[in-house]
Amino acid sequence: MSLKPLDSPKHLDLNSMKELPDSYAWSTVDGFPSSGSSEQVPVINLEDPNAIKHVGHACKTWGVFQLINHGIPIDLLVNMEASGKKLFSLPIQQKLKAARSPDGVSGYGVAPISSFFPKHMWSEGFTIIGSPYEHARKLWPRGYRNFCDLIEEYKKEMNKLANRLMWLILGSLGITKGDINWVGPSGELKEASPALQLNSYPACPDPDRAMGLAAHTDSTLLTILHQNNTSGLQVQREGFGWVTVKPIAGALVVNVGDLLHILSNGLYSSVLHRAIVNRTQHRLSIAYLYGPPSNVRISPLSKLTDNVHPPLYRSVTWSEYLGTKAKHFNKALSLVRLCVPMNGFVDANDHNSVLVG
Ligand SMILES: C=C1C[C@]23C[C@H]1CC[C@H]2[C@@]12CCC[C@@](C)(C(=O)O1)[C@H]2[C@@H]3C(=O)O
Ligand SMILES: O=C(O)CCC(=O)C(=O)O
Ligand SMILES: [Fe+2]
Repeated sequence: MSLKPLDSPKHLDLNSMKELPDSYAWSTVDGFPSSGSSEQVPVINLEDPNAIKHVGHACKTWGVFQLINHGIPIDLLVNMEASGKKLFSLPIQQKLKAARSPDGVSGYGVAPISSFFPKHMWSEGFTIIGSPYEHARKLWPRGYRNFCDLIEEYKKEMNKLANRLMWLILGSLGITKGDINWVGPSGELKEASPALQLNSYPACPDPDRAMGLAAHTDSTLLTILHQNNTSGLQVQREGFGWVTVKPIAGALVVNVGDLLHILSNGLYSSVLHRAIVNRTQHRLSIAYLYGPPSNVRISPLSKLTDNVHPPLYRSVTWSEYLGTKAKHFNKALSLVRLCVPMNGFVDANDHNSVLVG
């Protein structure tokens, strides 16, 4: 993604700004951060024998929940948070050495969705896909090793948790191992190629007019997010507006992404969310973006469709969908939606047309 002229390195150094430049001031039209509702996102205890029921209900009604007793060692979360903090507090010149290349996804820079908005977001990000080695070496020519080891450990633990959560979520829909064709030998969902997104939101001189990360849904099956103790994440709930996800020490936020929306034939909707900023506190979040193996075609599970409930989406691979998202952003999901006319034919507008019933 190319940097616009406004994105000079000087402007990326949010930490040194004493007032909000006009290019960072959002108006109502741009999606100005309005005040939130006092509703609460469900908190689910993974050790609860009824967790499956609660997870199903949360996915159906909210598309997001907070998870406690998830089994991720607290030390690992603390260490990740410390590493993220260390990374973003490097001098801007150093961070720019690991800048995302114009045609790449990994590396340091503005939020990948920035190009779709007329104003800049009050945040900086670091995206990791595959090995962090190349970029970490540029940030810390001598000390990259610890960072790389930590990232690998985090990905390993998050993958186990994501897998466990996926089976719980699929289980809540009545889906079992035989219904999914990307299951490995020991019953695990085959290794996806996950992404890690570290987000930093410096304290902001004019938080009421700034946007940390604009409203979006994740393209994933699910996302597992660790936020530090500063609030800022908001999710949209129909009928309630924007609801703040209150930080709970040690809890993780799990949200439904677009691919799970497709897989569940819309039974579990991906949740619209955004991050706002505040005047005094630096905020950090670490998102583990979990998807299926990149070449697997994801389509509504046949167990969830019949004559009355025809498939609402055509099949896509994760990489195809990421491409659509990168090009069309919030129109991506509707672009893979099939139109279902009364005669029972599904018109995909392309060669993927499917006959129903
Ligand atoms: C594997 C992914 C998923 C990406 C793109 C790529 C790497 C970074 C992810 C995010 C992270 C921030 C929000 C989002 C919307 C963005 O702009 O970059 C995400 C996007 C998606 O979920 O579509
Ligand atoms: O910072 C947050 O809480 C949200 C981050 C997010 O939505 C993302 O990285 O996809
Ligand atoms: Fe997100």
